[in-house]
Amino acid sequence: MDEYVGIPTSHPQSYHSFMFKHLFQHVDIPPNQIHLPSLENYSEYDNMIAKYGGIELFLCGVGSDGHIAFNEPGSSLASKTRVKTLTNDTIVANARFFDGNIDAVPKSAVTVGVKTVMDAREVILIADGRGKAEAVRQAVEGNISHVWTVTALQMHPKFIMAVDEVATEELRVKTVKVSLSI
Ligand SMILES: N[C@@H]1[C@@H](O)[C@H](O)[C@@H](COP(=O)(O)O)O[C@@H]1O
Repeated sequence: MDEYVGIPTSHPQSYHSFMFKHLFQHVDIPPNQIHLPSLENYSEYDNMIAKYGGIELFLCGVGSDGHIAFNEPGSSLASKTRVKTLTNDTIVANARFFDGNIDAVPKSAVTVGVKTVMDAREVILIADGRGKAEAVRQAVEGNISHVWTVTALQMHPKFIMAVDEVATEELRVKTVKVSLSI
């Protein structure tokens, strides 16, 4: 869904490397059928998606500030694939992947747009940990806003969130757990 600008795709912390390490090397996929966004292809990326019949499933995470892919706060909800400048919060959060060195974290990234995500037939979002609790609250209970780009998914016809217990801690509306004994 996204890739840093300013580090080679072969860098161990690139999203290309992540996808190869955690998915592509484990499945039987011909290399010419892998299409990750990059500086070389981003202006054609949405056309390419349309040409191949659209995205079936986006499986994504969420930033603690509610960004999906690298659609940082303030990204247009109508956005398509493009280059985005990263926010300070994201750079600080991702420094953990660069030995804690904030200066080593790329300052911009190629990312699919919010509209690119919304156009997928299905979206599954995974949020775990206390650090995602406010983003989960905004995703479920917040007003739809470009400030929390995850809120756009409230309008998606087939959107599932998978969260752990602590990531739900900021939800205002709680359901009561009941156990039935017959
Ligand atoms: N660009 C990525 C996002 O696509 C991802 O959703 C987010 C959260 O990742 P994690 O679930 O590992 O915290 O991190 C980065 O900012």
